[in-house]
Amino acid sequence: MRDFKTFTIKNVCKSFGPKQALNNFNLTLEKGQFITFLGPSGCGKSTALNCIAGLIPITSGAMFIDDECIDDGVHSVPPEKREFGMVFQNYALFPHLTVFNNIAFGLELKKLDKQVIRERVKSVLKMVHLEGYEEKFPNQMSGGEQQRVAIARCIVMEPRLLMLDEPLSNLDAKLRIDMRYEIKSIHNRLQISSIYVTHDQQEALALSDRIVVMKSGHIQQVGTPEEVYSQPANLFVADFMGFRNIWPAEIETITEGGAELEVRLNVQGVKLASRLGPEAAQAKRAGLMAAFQKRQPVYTAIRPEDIALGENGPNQQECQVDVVEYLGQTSQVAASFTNGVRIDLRPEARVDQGETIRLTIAPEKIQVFTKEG
Ligand SMILES: Nc1ncnc2c1ncn2[C@@H]1O[C@H](COP(=O)(O)OP(=O)(O)OP(=O)(O)O)[C@@H](O)[C@H]1O
Repeated sequence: MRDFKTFTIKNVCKSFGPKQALNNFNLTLEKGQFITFLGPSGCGKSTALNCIAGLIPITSGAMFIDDECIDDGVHSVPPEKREFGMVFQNYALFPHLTVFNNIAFGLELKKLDKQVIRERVKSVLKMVHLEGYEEKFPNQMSGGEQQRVAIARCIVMEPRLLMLDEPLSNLDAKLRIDMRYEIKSIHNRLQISSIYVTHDQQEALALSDRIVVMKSGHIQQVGTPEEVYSQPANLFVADFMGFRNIWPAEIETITEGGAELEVRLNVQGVKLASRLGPEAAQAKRAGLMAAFQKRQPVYTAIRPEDIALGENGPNQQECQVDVVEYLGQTSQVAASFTNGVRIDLRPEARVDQGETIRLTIAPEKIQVFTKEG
């Protein structure tokens, strides 16, 4: 296998007629990294993956393996010469071939020695925990087992980049978690580079070294799971990563406190204080100052689990409980402030519909965004 140090995507655009499916896509993947493309349906994840695989031509931009250009929209290295492997959502196994023959297929095309093929198939079957399944046919296996065969068929070719397009979507919730673990451990054991496509934020957080969040063909943020989870770049990413309580607000004051920023907000009469840590303050200072001076609305974003019940603490508020959904350890609660604004919270203590509760929110848990980010 020809190895590489970096795979670089520079300003790649892809249009289908008038539809711009990818817009100035830029990314660098270092060997061994696990990168996830995350976003809602139609945001361009599969298009990005198919462009990387060489399965669809790019409209403009270029892609490089180290210094070698593999695609600039005019000259394109064909898919089979890129030595990338792809695992699809629907497994795409040959139904009339046994597990052994499905996995051996690519090696036979390469005319490898029969004994070598037998050994390599045996070794990948062990890796995906399917020893003894050689003679079964796909229709004699569960969805999870078929997906393991699809992964084995891909990695037996020793691809230098492993690409997985929503590989767990057809599996039930428990199996998805088991297979998620399998995929990450195969990635680690083979020290391979992987690109994974999903619309499931939990999957992205659990698997990735870096997450690329996408919307309408545009990259919204590239960051580690921690960065994307706790410092979303804009409202879209915040919403996608589980922030709720997104309310338009007016800034009443902005105060510098060392490298931090304290922002006092008015949400239709409900007063809240937010504190931005040094990194967020640096990224947002100019935008928030401009919104403050021009009296433009900003937006809050607060995770339901970051709102606590209690009489003591910062940002004390009173609200009335409208709906309670029992979730076991916690409850999903929808409540309203006295001004009618809805708030979602997840208290561990029991609350009842119709009850008036007091809550408190730590200022550093209140994110503030302008429309742009
Ligand atoms: N062959 C095509 N012809 C025309 N439009 C296309 C084609 N393939 C994709 N698109 C459009 O490009 C956009 C991106 O599609 P893509 O399949 O990459 O999204 P996705 O994020 O992978 O979505 P999903 O999660 O639903 O698979 C969509 O608006 C889609 O309708």
